[in-house]
Amino acid sequence: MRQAHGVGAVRAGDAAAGAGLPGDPLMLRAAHGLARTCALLLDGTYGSRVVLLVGSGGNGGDALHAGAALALRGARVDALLLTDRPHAGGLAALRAAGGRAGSDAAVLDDADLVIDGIVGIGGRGGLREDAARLVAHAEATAATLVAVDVPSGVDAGTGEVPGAAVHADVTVTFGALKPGLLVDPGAGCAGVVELVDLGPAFDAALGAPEVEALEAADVAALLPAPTAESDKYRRGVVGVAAGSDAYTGAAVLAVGGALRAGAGMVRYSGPDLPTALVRRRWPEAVVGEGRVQAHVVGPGLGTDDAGLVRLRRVLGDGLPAVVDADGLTLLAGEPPLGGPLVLTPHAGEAARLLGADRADVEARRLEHAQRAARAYDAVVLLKGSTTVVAAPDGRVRVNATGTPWLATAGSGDVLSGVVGALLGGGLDPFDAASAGAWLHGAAGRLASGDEDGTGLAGGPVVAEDLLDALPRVRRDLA
Ligand SMILES: NC(=O)C1=CN([C@@H]2O[C@H](COP(=O)(O)OP(=O)(O)OC[C@H]3O[C@@H](n4cnc5c(N)ncnc54)[C@H](OP(=O)(O)O)[C@@H]3O)[C@@H](O)[C@H]2O)[C@@H](O)CC1
Ligand SMILES: Nc1ncnc2c1ncn2[C@@H]1O[C@H](COP(=O)(O)OP(=O)(O)O)[C@@H](O)[C@H]1O
Ligand SMILES: [K+]
Repeated sequence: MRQAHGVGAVRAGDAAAGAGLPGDPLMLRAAHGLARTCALLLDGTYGSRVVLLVGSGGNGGDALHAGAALALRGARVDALLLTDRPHAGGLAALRAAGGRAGSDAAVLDDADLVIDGIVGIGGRGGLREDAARLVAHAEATAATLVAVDVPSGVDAGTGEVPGAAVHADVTVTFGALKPGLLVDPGAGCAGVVELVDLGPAFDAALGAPEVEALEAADVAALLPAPTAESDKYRRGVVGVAAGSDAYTGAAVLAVGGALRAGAGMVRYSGPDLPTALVRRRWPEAVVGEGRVQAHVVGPGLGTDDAGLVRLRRVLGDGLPAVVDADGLTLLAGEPPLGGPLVLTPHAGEAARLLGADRADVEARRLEHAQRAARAYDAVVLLKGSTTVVAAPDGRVRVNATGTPWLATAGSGDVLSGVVGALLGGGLDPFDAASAGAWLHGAAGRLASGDEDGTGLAGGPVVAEDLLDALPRVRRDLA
């Protein structure tokens, strides 16, 4: 499990580990880790050209100390100072090592590596204009850009990017991951994230993480596996109420998602036309209502009275349910209903659920997912470039196994089926949602061939491709 800690926890860790002691041992440890990563990226420090962007706080101090270490190994190091009060110890170390400090941005033009030490966890708001100008200049060169602790301009606690920000190739972060490195849009600015250990005293003071991200081993441990005693009922029967005469594909895809994610059985209920198509594509699905362990309701349901009647009927039995798409639109006007719910909105649907603005949801994903979870007393899986899963008790997980190739019609319908299968298999809503997002994202990467999830590699997928990839993802996990 990857874990991220908020700014308050990191400050507590700093304090416990001796921040501010004479000689700044903690900062030296951080700067040493930073310099080591830079040296690896430079592929030979001697004769390389390094530029430091230096703000007024500890973040600039890290950059200056790392610059000193690189200068001692033969790099030509220039610091561009954005402040008349740079970290004194760091500046002295840089000068003693033969580095220079100044304000002529022309040094950026032939830099091999630029270190962003403008601002770290003490930052507020987007980058100021002078900093934003330098960053734009640095990003226009061929230099590798390494952010210190967090890309400057990214809110470390939330991933908000309120204005200009650094887009780093690598971020070297200290002591603990920060939520802003895992949640978009901030995560998208961080590049590859490297963590420098600040020691056991720091770790012990951190407390519970604010945000977690499941890794393959966590998902493998969560997923229900069949045993000698299993039969199709014990493995979980999922009821799917999706699709309408206008939206038939949603039914086929949601049923497929549930089957291919390992449901013991799927019962489909819906109008004649989607029913006929589900029968043809999935002869293993049972048509009609009956006993189930969990429901999926909403994809392609329609938002008319007939849809509302189906939604109420499904949620009326108090079983765990995934509510998606049209189901969410209908739910927005309903009094609290039924049993434990997983809501799977994209940003537009989340905005409707909260009476908020879509752009605000996208800018502050963590906050809005948490708000929706509290307001609906449900686990909320907010879809998008990083998926945020929030529980009403405040726990948050994010998922980054996906790829931008997943932004394709019907992909969300598959996800709702996957999460439904895990709910039906007995996972609690928080685990079902977060493991479901992981599997769906991994299936997207496998199907598209986009191994690093950036969208730069790989190619288009259609929702049906995800269905083919899901069993392979599960097999690989085992
Ligand atoms: N504590 C420790 O022991 C350790 C800390 N460590 C390191 O220190 C970092 C935290 O240091 P910190 O607290 O000094 O804050 P930090 O992020 O450098 O900058 C704050 C200053 O930036 C400015 N500023 C603010 N917003 C801005 C903006 N939008 N655009 C431009 N400038 C802006 C503002 O100054 P102002 O210009 O307003 O006077 C403010 O005072 C941490 O991230 C890690 O890198 C590591 O060495 C490990 C040990
Ligand atoms: N930029 C992106 N990067 C990664 N995943 C994305 C991105 N955009 C969308 N997705 C994922 O693609 C899926 C799209 O779902 P949704 O918006 O409901 O589509 P639809 O309703 O057409 O099925 C979600 O799982 C979402 O998290
Ligand atoms: K920074």
